[in-house]
Amino acid sequence: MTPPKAQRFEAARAVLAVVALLPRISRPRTALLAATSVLTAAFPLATGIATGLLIGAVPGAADAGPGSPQARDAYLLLAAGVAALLLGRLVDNVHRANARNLGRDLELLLQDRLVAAVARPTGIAHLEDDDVLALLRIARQLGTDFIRPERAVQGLAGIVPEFLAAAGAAIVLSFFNIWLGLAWLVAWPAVFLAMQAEYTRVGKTAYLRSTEMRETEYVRDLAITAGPAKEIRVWGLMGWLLDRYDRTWAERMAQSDRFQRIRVRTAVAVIGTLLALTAATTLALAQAGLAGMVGFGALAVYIVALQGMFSFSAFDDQAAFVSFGSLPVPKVLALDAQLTAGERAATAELPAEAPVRAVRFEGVAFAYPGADRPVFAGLDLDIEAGTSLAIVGHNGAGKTSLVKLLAGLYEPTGGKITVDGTDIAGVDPAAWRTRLSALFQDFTRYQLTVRDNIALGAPHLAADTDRIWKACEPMGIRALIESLPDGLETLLSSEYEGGTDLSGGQWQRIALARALFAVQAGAKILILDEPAAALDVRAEAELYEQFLDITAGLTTIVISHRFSTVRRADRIVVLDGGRVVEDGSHDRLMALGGRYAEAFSLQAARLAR
Ligand SMILES: Nc1ncnc2c1ncn2[C@@H]1O[C@H](COP(=O)(O)OP(=O)(O)OP(=O)(O)O)[C@@H](O)[C@H]1O
Repeated sequence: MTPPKAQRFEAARAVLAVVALLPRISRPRTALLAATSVLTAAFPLATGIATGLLIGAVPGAADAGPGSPQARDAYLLLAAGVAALLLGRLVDNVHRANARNLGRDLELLLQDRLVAAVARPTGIAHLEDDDVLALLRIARQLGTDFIRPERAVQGLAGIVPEFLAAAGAAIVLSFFNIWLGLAWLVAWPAVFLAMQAEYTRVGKTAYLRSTEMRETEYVRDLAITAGPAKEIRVWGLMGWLLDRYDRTWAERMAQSDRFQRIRVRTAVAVIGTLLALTAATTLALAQAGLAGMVGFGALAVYIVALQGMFSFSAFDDQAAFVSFGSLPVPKVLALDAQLTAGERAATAELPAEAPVRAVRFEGVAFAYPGADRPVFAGLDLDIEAGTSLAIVGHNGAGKTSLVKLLAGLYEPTGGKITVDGTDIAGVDPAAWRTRLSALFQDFTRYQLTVRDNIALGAPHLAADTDRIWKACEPMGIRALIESLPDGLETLLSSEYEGGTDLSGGQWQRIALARALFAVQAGAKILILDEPAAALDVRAEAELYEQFLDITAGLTTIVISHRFSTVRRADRIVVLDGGRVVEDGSHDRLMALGGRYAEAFSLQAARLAR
């Protein structure tokens, strides 16, 4: 467990991070909050002093009678006390409302920062990073009852004036006894820091142990989402899932509970200190009063000051949320900085028509982050522009990884990928991707309309219905779409009223139409990863006839385990162990009699049977 001192610094850094963000939201509102913090402390103190002095002045005024200077002074004190009381109430309301609004805007700012930070990297490696995912879980809960930086702002807005008021009261008391005043002045910050260290510890165990909770929530979500519902019911997994959810939840909560209590020794030290100081001050005041060493009025002021001391509460919800609500803030800011730092500025440009010569993998090495074995350790591959290339190889050979690298979703750990001689590492990824159209094995079934599902290949052309139909026709889905209740505007999800779902093959055709739509928008390289996996054999054959026409002149890369698809490509490469082991046309590879020929013959014989 982290030592208390480090926790204190962590909490202090977190609170400072919150304070530093406020002027970025609004300088005037932050300045107002600072001003009202002082005034919210000053007015009650002024009310207390005026009340004490009034108590002291009343006997003299009563003796001197109405109209006397003493009576006038007493009325003035009364007016000052009432004015301070009313102004205090007014300022307090403005102060609280301002703090609440600033707090809400802080949560909005943090949400925006997180989403922007996560969206900024052009690759996807960070979305498989445990630390980033743990933070994203916090981000999703920002603003819910659980994670409230807003309440840190409110807590600070409450605590600061209270502390100033208590410090003012301690200064007033120091006129009675300098040591007692000083003791109070030191005691409150000490109590506050001790309690904040406790709240920090509790806060960290409560919501910064995000990874474990992610697993638990994943099991819960399996039980309540539509995707896995079929398997879970068919295999009768519901009981198993719920048991596991209950068990892991209980384990995690028990773990948290152990740390989620304020430690007894802290509670004893805090309460003991405050009781001892209160007893000492009360006794000293009583003795001085009885001995006639302090006047009646002064005694009243000191007693009011002692009472005002307890307007500062270092151990309630408000105090707890100062650190509790601040803790995630530096983490969010650090993620923003961390993910931004990883980004490189573009140093090269590609002509609009690239590639016109070749895409080249030159000694490319790559390992997934955290993986102990590389997928590629020196891959060389030339892909001639304007030709079709098929990539085959056994499961896990690296086919999808190769196209993910080409799409810039991951960066090679060694070597380079060039387009007409330009290293794509230096090219703006967004600009590079406008040249690519890619359909991945696990393509996304967007719960959006048919039109959107196709137009997402080039969203700026979404309104161009003619082009959308043009992308649909080769896929043979025009009739299907026209038969849907709202045609192109039909929502493709049975989770919404009026929506509908499609078969696996129909979805694949929609996704292929999306890839073709991107080609129409100007993509020069078409990547298809298992494009026909969900199609029947005849549909696949028809599709490829169409495809060859449409994609003539494009640089096309197809990954497939179906050799009837593969054989149509201009060139075929066989990947194994992260290297190209066979390379050539279908006829050449068949003549070679190697792995390709063996696998092809096996599949052909099976189909023939
Ligand atoms: N996101 C990932 N994180 C870590 N390792 C991964 C990831 N994706 C793939 N791998 C690993 O990288 C290797 C290559 O995977 P890849 O998906 O490129 O294979 P593939 O040739 O496309 O296989 P398949 O034919 O089964 O689709 C495999 O060993 C796989 O376990």
